[in-house]
Amino acid sequence: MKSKTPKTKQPAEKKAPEQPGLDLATLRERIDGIDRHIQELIAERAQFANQVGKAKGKLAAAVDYYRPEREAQVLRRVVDRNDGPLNDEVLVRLFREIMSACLAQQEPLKIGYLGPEGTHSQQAVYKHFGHSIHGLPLSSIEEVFQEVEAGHADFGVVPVENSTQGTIQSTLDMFLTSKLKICGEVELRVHQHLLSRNGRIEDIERVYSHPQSFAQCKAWLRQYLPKAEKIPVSSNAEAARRARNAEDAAAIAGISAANVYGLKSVAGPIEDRPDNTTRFLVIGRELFPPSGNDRTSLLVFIKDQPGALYHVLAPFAKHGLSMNRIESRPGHTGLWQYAFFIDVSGHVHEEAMRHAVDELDEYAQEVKVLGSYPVAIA
Ligand SMILES: O=C(O)C(=O)C[C@]1(C(=O)O)C=C[C@@H](O)C=C1
Repeated sequence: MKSKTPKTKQPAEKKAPEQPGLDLATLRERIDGIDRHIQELIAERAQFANQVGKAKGKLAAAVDYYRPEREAQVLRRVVDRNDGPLNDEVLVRLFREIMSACLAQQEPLKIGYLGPEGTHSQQAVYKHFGHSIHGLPLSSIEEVFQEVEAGHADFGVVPVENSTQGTIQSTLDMFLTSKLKICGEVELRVHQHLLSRNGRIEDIERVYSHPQSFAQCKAWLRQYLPKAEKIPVSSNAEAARRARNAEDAAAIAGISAANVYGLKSVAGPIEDRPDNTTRFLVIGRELFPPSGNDRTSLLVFIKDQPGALYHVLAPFAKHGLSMNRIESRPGHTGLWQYAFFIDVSGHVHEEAMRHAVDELDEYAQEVKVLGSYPVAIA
């Protein structure tokens, strides 16, 4: 499995003219002037976005106005233009918020995620959709799928792999039977913190966390809390909720859980690998057009015959499409029958991918296009 690193490039030296020697009052005056200008431009942008919304015709709901391919193009231009001093990730976040607010003028999107509030899934939701949305914290990955399928949520955000821990099998398995489409991906640097009521490590006798988070902090726990009891729970936010009830308990969770549950940081970040990253998928009910830099996820059930896997992979090489990931899972179609989850660069509406999928259809028992979506941005 390929582990991906965030694509944040550090900007070159700041280009904006520096004006040394200006006093504090003058500098603040300049900032006030710029803020006024930014605000006027944001208002003007919001009006145009509103007109774009009207140009799309009378649509039923917010989800009908949402255009992830367009958002990806806007954000890629932001990255291309960036000469600093702010880095790509920061600028993308700011523009994401502006688009999120512009879209919410129609109606905020409803986004389901693995709750409760304060989880890394919630952070992934905000990173992808901005804060002008209505978040629906749900109790399981299965429920996220169900709520999107039923139309109670416009989209769902579910974790699919972690750079330290590997694939989240329960998410992949949902695609074996679900009709939902993958509409986007989010990569989130995951920082874990040890949180407790009073912030004193010497008082800690029990630590709550999700098993994945325990695994990500194994070496740190062995070194600093070898004797503490480790109690696995369903989410890091649930761990934080429990830790707030006792002085001798702590939770491993993201720092945002500290604010939500009124805890103090004892130590952090405490993950063993500094590049610890989780990849999330955005799931929805329809496929969106190409953005110009897309990935396609396929689910391929192979026939039980010699060379079947070779024949499934060959069309991608033939059409010059690079494969990012392949993973096999029991296909739930019969004993020792396997399904392959394959990620390939490109979009199913593009010719090369269409031909490749048609050709592999001849050798596969079944091919399911799980989705074509913009590659994660910063
Ligand atoms: O370009 C559009 O289709 C818009 O609706 C405008 C806009 C934006 O603010 O730029 C807003 C929401 C969409 O998801 C994409 C882009």
